[in-house]
Amino acid sequence: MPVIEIQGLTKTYKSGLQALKRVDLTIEKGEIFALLGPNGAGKTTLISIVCGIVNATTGTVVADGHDIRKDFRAARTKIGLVPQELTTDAFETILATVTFSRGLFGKPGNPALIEQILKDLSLWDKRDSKIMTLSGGMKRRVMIAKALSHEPDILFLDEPTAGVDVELRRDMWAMVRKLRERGVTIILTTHYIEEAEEMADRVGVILKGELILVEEKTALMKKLGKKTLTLNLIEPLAALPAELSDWDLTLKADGGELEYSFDAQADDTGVPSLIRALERLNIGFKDLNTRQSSLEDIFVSLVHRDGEAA
Ligand SMILES: Nc1ncnc2c1ncn2[C@@H]1O[C@H](COP(=O)(O)OP(=O)(O)OP(=O)(O)O)[C@@H](O)[C@H]1O
Repeated sequence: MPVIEIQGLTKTYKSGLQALKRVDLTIEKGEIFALLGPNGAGKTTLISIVCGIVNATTGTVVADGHDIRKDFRAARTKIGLVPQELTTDAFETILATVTFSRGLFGKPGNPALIEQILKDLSLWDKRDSKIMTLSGGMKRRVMIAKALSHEPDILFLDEPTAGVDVELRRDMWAMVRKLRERGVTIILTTHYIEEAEEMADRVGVILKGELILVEEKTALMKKLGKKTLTLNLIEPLAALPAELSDWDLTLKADGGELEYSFDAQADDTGVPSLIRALERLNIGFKDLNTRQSSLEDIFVSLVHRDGEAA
């Protein structure tokens, strides 16, 4: 059952910048959806429209059956938002702030629920601390507690783990899973492929205001499972030897580096045979490393493929 239906959404800011070109997206109830994209792709704009913080230029959004424009309050009550920016009242205590947040949505007080949320986020012991005395990671936990205080059915997390430590990241992922078990739909934005890989059922890739791809995570990871092997050669090569034409190789750094792009998911990655071939050809290397294709690489290849298809 769809819980969010976005149709023909566009956003042009007053500056003339077109942040969203035309977004159509349906989110199913209970799924974890990761929106991937580089800085400035339009992720925050999209989330802000759904949460009623930014007005769309054209298009409609229906959240849990409520049009976010015509029926804003009803729609917004269903939604929890953890924004990127840590904006919250510095002089209040954690407990007061989170309790107040619930009240904002017209929900009756529920101290037991607030206690549980604070405990889940390891904030209970600090409940009487003023927000301004907290570390960045703790403040982020408070933002999450606030977003959960009115028991939303849909939770938006905007870059939840940007700049947080390992412990908070782990807690956050555990919390997301727990919420999902309760039937909460979760939409998170991220730069990190690992995060999408760990959490998401489905992934959308947004690039320059366009949702260029929406896919089941497992299918996407297969496609994106590329790695790059870099070999630092002892002697630079002027050109690639014909004997190495079976591998997808590129010479970099004036012939001093050999790069091999391969499918990390394949049974035969071609790495061992390449090393053997180099040995046969007497091409020595001092060092080597492999890295996962970055999101940037992946976007480039996706856009490239898009261009070819068109
Ligand atoms: N209020 C605004 N007025 C004008 N332009 C804006 C405004 N807010 C965002 N933009 C621009 O819209 C584009 C999309 O921004 P947005 O914040 O949605 O991207 P993002 O994908 O969330 O990136 P990030 O991860 O950096 O937050 C950017 O070019 C940004 O500069």
